[in-house]
Amino acid sequence: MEMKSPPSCPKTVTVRRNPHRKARPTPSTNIVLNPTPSTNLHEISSFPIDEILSMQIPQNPQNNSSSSSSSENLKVYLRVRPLISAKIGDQAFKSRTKNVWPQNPLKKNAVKEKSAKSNRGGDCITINEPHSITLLPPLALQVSKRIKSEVYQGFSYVFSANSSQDEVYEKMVSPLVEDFLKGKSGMLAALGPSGTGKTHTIFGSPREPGMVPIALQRIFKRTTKSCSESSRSFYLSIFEIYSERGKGERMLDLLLDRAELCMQQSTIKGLQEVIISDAAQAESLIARAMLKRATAVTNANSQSSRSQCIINVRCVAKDLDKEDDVLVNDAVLTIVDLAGAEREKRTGNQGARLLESNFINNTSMVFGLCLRSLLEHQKNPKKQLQKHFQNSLLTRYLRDFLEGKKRMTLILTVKSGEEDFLDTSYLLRQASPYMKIKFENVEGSSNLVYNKRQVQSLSRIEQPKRMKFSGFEACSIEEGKSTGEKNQHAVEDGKLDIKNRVSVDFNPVDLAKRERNYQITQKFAKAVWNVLKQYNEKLKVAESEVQSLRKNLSDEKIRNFELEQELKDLKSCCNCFEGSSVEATFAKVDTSLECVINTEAFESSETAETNVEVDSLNYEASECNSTPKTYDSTPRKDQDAPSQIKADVHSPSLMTSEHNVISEQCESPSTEHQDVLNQINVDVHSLSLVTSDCNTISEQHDSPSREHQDVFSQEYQVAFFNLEVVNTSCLSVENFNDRDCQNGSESNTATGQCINQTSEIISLNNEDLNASNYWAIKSNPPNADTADYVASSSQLLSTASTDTRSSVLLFPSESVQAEESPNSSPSSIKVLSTHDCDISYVPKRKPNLDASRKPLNMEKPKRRLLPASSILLRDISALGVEDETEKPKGSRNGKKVAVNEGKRTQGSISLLRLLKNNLNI
Ligand SMILES: Nc1ncnc2c1ncn2[C@@H]1O[C@H](COP(=O)(O)OP(=O)(O)OP(=O)(O)O)[C@@H](O)[C@H]1O
Repeated sequence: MEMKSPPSCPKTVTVRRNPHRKARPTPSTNIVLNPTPSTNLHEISSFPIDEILSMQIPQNPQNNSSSSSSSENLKVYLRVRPLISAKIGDQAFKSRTKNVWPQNPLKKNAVKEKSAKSNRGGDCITINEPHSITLLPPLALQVSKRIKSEVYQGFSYVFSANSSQDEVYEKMVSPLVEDFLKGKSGMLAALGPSGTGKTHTIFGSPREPGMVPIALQRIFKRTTKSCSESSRSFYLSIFEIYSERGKGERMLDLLLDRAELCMQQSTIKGLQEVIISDAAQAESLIARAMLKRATAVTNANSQSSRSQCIINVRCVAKDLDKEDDVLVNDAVLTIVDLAGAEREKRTGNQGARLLESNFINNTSMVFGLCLRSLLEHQKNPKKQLQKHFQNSLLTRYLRDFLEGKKRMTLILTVKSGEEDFLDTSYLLRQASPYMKIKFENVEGSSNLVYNKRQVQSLSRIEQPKRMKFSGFEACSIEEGKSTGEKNQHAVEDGKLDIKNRVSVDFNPVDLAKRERNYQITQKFAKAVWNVLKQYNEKLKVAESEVQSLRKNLSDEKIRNFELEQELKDLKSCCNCFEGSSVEATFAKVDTSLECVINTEAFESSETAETNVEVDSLNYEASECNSTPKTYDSTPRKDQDAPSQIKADVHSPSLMTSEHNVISEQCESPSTEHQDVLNQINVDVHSLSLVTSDCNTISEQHDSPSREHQDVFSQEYQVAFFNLEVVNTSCLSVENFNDRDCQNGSESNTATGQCINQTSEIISLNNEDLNASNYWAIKSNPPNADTADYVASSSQLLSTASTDTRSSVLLFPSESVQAEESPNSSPSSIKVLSTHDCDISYVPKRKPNLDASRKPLNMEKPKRRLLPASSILLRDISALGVEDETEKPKGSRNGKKVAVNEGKRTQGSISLLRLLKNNLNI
């Protein structure tokens, strides 16, 4: 069988005032119950024995109540009013009925029955000893409400029903009066339900004088004996706090025909003080004042007090009391007869009397709260006094007493009848110093359990903690909000048992504050809840967005992966079909940039002979991997002073601008020269534009066209190399003009030849450039510049070579040089081979450049990518064969070049010489 581990013990233990009524298990049963498996011992927290032991349990007030009370400013006495015999009760009842207004016959009969029961010997108060009593609930309440017996302790003294007025005075008032005579102020206050003997105790009757007359007699008797009359003066003042019809508190001077008074900071303004010389005078004044006091006849009391009556006897010492050697100075003895709390059912009050009852009950409740606070404070000084005194004039006036600053003696008056049980219990819970509750039957005194102290109801009042009320308790609280009387009604009706009756004792002000705090807290919680709900919704939306974004991201990744795969496939296909052509392209570019231009040193400054030799192009595929950025002019072994020409092919703009500057420097060219130069400018400018376009296109082009872009990049580098040659040609033309124009007309021929060569070179260069431009146009929509360039280039391409395989090598030819005219610049260009270069990438057809205005509609041209240098050199050799101006385009061939090469060597040499000079700068 599987054993469940018992719940862990709480760290704090709440001691219930009324524990469960189930019979306590016997010790043996206790051991058997809740067997704890040894295996689960470690899961059970240790019993907080230390915490329990550390709790401060009040000591037994029986042992030290007298001594402790004597040292405090608050003393609490209890006096039990004697039960009235049946005979006396009947007479009393008859006498009361005359004064009670109006009487309900039903209530009248009920009172008769209750009086008869109480007179038959029902007694709820048992005096255990002089300082404690036991309050026994009626049998009906014990059965129906399960009310337990209550033990109240800590009284300074408990006066039994048989106690006399003198006894009460001697034990209770005499110390107060003695202190008064010694100059120490004090107060005596009677508190208790209506008809319990407060007024009787304070004022008494002619046969049984109360505390006031006795005190006055003692005061003046002692004064007369001890000192002269002139040494002390006593002043008497009497006033009452009354609420007419419950509208508001008023202070009335009972010595001045109920003159209205007002209070300013615990002092009453306008209060009449009458100096008293003896006890008789004082008693007379008091008697007349009592006649002015508001009283009424109720079912509970034939002469019920309806106001709080305060009597002040002030002692003024004229000089030092020599006999007692004490300083007597303005001591005040205050005696207060409070109006007793009353219940409607018992008083039968209606109308104005009922309103008076509300005022009386409220005042009694406030006073009881102040008293409760003071008692708690005396037991535990850490507890702060509650400011309940502000809620009534009475407590405001008695503030110093209720705060413990002055000495106060309190006499609680109770009746011992069974019908008075609830009233007595209510009063004692408010004002008794200590309280015990019996959990067993009345006789079982051995099972008394101490509660820490007092009435928990009042503790709850002073500690405004949230409480969870049941419906019935809530109703009781609502009743408590209205008046204290209604609370008592609830008690009277037996709707509350003793355990729960505490709930009716809440101060309405506290309850209102609690209710307000509860409302605020509830609304705040709702607001927080709404905000959390909104955030939750936003969070859900955000999560959905995140999920969608993640999904999109995954899709994009998949798509990207597919594209990469496709790209790889395309690359692999291109490598298969065009790999050799691409390699050839690189080889072409490489070799074109590695072409060597050897120049021979000038033998003389006037007629420098330049032999330009261009090594055969090296088309080895192994050299394609190197990226040529410079092309060196290595000296040949047969050259005396070769000069190296290095040019950066990656500075097209610089070269272009240089070319433009050079072109502008041609100041006086002939018309033909000027046309050619202009054309060169136009072409070069177009080339610049194309170059820039190519750069842009290269950046913007997608990956699938990168192959073409690479090829194009290589080609435009070649084109710029050709441009460099063009630039040098321009320089040659310029220098040639400057120099040869002075020598005569012969040089004009050479100049024209040179220009023709230059034009041809440019035409050939533009062929390559145009071919490269085609790729740019193919990759990017044409713009105006590109179209213009293509148009202009197409005109020049009329002389484009259609050779599919070409390779040229320029070198200085001594034999040709010897055939040159001495007047002309010796130069020769010899075509060594036109088919040395083997380019595997051979376009099938040449693109129709005239239709290049619509490049987008064109298919990818399958042109032959020829090294620009080879074309350049080939055409240069062609220029040497035949004059461009004399022979039609397209008539160039190898044979004609061989025939006419001697006529063009002079311009070529000048061109190269000027090129060298320009580069040396
Ligand atoms: N100890 C007592 N011995 C004999 N009679 C008493 C005693 N206490 C009170 N009585 C009588 O009980 C009746 C009511 O007493 P008393 O008027 O003093 O009550 P109370 O507490 O002042 O009532 P209330 O608050 O309504 O003024 C009086 O007639 C009084 O004589």
